[in-house]
Amino acid sequence: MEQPRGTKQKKSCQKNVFIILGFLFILAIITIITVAIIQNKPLEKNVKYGIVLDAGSSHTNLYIYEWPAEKENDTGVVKQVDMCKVDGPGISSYYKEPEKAGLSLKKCMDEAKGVVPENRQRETPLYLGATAGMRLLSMVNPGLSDQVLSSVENNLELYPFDYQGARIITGQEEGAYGWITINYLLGKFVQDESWLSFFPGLKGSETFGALDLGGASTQITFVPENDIESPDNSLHFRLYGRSYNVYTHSFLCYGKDQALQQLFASNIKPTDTILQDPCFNVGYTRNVNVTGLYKNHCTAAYRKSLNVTNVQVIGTGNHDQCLQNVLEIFNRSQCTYSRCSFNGVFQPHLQGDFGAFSAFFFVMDFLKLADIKNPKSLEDAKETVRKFCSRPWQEVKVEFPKTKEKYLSEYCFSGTYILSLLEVGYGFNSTSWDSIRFVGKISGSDAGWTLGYMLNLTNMIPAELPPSRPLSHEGYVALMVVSSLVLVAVLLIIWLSCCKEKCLEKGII
Ligand SMILES: O=P(O)(O)OP(=O)(O)OP(=O)(O)OC[C@H]1O[C@@H](n2cnc3c(O)ncnc32)[C@H](O)[C@@H]1O
Ligand SMILES: [Ca+2]
Repeated sequence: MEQPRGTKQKKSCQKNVFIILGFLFILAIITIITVAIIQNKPLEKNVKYGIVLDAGSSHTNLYIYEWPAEKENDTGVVKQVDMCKVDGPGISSYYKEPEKAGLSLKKCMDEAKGVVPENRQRETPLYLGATAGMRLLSMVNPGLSDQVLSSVENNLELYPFDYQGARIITGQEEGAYGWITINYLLGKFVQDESWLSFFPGLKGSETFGALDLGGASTQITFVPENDIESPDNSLHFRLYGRSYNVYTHSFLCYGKDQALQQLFASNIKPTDTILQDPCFNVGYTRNVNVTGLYKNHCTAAYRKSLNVTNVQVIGTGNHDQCLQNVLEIFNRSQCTYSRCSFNGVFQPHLQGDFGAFSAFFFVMDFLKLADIKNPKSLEDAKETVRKFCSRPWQEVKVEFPKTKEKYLSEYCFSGTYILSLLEVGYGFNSTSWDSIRFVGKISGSDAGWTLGYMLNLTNMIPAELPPSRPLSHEGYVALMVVSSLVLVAVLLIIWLSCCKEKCLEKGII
């Protein structure tokens, strides 16, 4: 029996509704499943690595850094993941057997192979930067310094990393990269400071100055308020959209080992086999080979003809006399600029806060003067050093049995030298002393020039602020899903209301 026309139409309309509803339902399910699969797919960790060897005058350290590849140009994303101390002395000490300089790096380079995943090793840049020890060697004997660098190069090329070269960095670079490192780690470079332009008197958060004390040289770097009178001390950076005029100076021969060599060289008498030294604790003795001492570039000014080859240094533990001796190596009598630090070197007025690292930190930390939560005044610091100098060597040795004898025996000298360098050399006083923070690590990374060096050579610090994306990846996905669902719902509602009207018109419902 034939069905009435209205019933037929009603059935076909219902069928269409079901087909379209079913289609939309399947589409929605497919969309949700696809998004869920994409979203929950385990993300491949795209991490990049970089290796820098810091070939210092006293020893070499290897640093491994890592960062997420997609955030390469963001600030504060590079982290130190490993540090390896190379056994033995700095590479410049191998000048008599240059081939051993390269071999000395083996243990740490093997360690690096274990830290950087195999599939990342080929793309991991590897740099070696040598500092003041090699600077001194290249001044005295450039041939030997080239041999040492070749030996290092031959060994580094054996590894599966992307070797980028071994070179002696300048004192200016050392200061600049140390400054970049600490300000990068302190997050000083990226701030949206556009609102500050509405308040001309207000300044953005200022950068920290950097104070680095090595074995053979020391660097001071900061952004001064006034002009930099000497071009040699002036650097200009444009980082993340801001310009920086930076003052820097590296004093070769004023690292703590070379400063001590200067003292020995100046105080040893041509005929005496004994040197009574106030910068060592009473009861401490050490032999110094004076023939080697005067071959050094840093002691050239004190060269004298000697009748002895060895001198025995005997500690007298007298802080005041030690201080007097130390002050003699800072020449403050001549200056051709409006102001100088010492040795005729221009230095603008100190400005802002400073991070003091390397031996500044090692020594002040040992003397318990580096605790940021319990800062000590300059007067307290002087008193602490004075007390340490007056202690007998035997007593000190018993109290610190695990501390390396070389370091322990030199804390009286080192403390006195550091306070003199900061106060008399650079001009810190009781007030500005409070602006110095003695730091070893910042957010897990060592303070030093290596991180800044790598950031610069891998172009990881852009001159201008990278254009920021309006939405994060997660936000983008969420927005797409919600919009799709809304679109489906709207289409459904429109279609249903259309259908309802037509069906009503035709008397189907
Ligand atoms: O920058 P250059 O001048 O090339 O030297 P370096 O890189 O080898 O110098 P470091 O900062 O590693 O060390 C600076 C000095 O501090 C000494 N030193 C290292 N660790 C120390 C510690 O725990 N206590 C005292 N002194 C330490 C080291 O022997 C150096 O004389
Ligand atoms: Ca150093």
